[in-house]
Amino acid sequence: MSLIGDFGVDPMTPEQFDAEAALFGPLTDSVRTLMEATLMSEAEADDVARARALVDEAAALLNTRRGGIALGTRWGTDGIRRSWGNAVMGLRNPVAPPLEFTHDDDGPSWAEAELGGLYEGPPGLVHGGVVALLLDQALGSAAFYAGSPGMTGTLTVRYRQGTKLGPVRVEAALDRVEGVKSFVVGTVITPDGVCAEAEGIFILPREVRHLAGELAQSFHPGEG
Ligand SMILES: CCCCCCCCCCCCCCCC(=O)SCCNC(=O)CCNC(=O)[C@H](O)C(C)(C)COP(=O)(O)OP(=O)(O)OC[C@H]1O[C@@H](n2cnc3c(N)ncnc32)[C@H](O)[C@@H]1OP(=O)(O)O
Repeated sequence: MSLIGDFGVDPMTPEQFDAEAALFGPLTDSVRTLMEATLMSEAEADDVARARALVDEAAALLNTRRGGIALGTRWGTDGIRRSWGNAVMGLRNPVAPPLEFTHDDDGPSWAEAELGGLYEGPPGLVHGGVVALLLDQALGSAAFYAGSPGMTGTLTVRYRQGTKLGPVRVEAALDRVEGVKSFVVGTVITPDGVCAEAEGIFILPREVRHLAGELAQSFHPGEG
């Protein structure tokens, strides 16, 4: 059985993905800019009302044709998995900072992002849940890169100091594999030093364990 078949949709060609990325990637960037502007605007009331009408019009346009409730993971004819809805790195998800991971054989997987006010928790600091979100993805991605992908079973985060809004680096590496469990460690670092440390246990659910090899081969940096 193929994972592609399991999803019940035809795989897309790389050309189709490229065309979609060219169309929707810039839209995602624009919406991200809009979200930031919505948060920080001090515009006059009339301008805010006009902006709202324009946003409503844009949403109505985009909703003239749409899919279900989420984008999901889609498969390419090249065997690569695209997770463009992913909340941390999804190409079509404006909520994603977005993070793009680099995977080196001789070091941890890492990504850098500029986290602005959209991710605030305590004043001037990144929300603790967002810190955990980034770590979850970084650790999961490192497990995937190491060839032992899985869902997060347990994620333990130790917050050592507040993570200031601004430049943030996330790193993760596979520590060890015990049976079906991958133990992964990671950190969130800012110019102030290490702000949070995490250990995660990633487990491929029993029902898809026989597809582990195929799933591992579907990995591509930057695709989630
Ligand atoms: C086709 C789709 C698949 C795609 C898969 C790859 C996705 C690739 C994404 C890339 C990067 C994503 C990064 C974000 C990742 C998320 O956000 S995932 C979303 C959050 N996590 C979830 O929703 C997981 C929900 N829980 C589950 O699905 C299942 O309970 C689990 C955790 C996968 C366990 O699966 P299971 O088949 O019930 O495992 P089971 O055979 O009972 O136990 C196996 C072993 O694990 C241990 N174990 C079970 N549960 C836990 C636990 N929670 N903690 C620690 N150990 C546990 C057992 O004790 C056992 O240990 P041993 O006896 O072997 O020593």
